Amino acid sequence: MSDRLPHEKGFHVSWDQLHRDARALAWRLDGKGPDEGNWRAVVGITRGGLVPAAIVARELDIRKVDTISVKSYSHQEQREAKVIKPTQPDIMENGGEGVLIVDDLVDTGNTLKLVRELFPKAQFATVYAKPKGAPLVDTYITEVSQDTWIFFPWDMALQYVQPYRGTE
Ligand SMILES: O=P(O)(O)OC[C@H]1O[C@H](OP(=O)(O)OP(=O)(O)O)[C@H](O)[C@@H]1O
Ligand SMILES: O=c1[nH]c(=O)c2nc[nH]c2[nH]1
Ligand SMILES: [Mg+2]
Repeated sequence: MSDRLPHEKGFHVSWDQLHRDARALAWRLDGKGPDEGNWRAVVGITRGGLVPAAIVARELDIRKVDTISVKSYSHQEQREAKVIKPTQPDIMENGGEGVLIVDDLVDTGNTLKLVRELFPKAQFATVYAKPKGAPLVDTYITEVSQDTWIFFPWDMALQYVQPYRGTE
């Protein structure tokens, strides 16, 4: 990893905020599936999509939940996106028609580009989006600028911060 972080800003998301935003995503998707408003399955893109996928599946009462494992970043360094583990074969039937694919965010769009090739007819949803990748998502909740790094609750810990006016 380089010692200079490539992102100017940080957007720090708490568990509570993520829960609210993932619920807002579910609310936006509610009733929009092709089978009387329903989807036949939810697929979370691991690892970041696991928590939002679980929340969306709970809210929309979707019991069939699968995963596809894609790795494209090592810390903040981007690598080539690779599928490490595919879904069950039946999820891929009919180009993924009726399947809702969920990730935590889209950044450059490389991950979704790869997954879209495998599931051309699925619906793609992320909680957060950056402008470069946003056109690859059908539904998202919050957009942040391209030079912002999103920090998720599973990557953070509570810690003491100095007051703005220090005591001497
Ligand atoms: O739009 P892109 O530029 O492809 O970036 C977005 C992807 O990068 C992160 O995953 P990562 O590969 O870091 O793996 P992880 O989910 O296991 O943390 C994030 O969870 C998205 O899946
Ligand atoms: O935790 C993360 N935050 C981000 O902003 C990001 N972009 C790609 N991959 C990412 N992972
Ligand atoms: Mg990911």
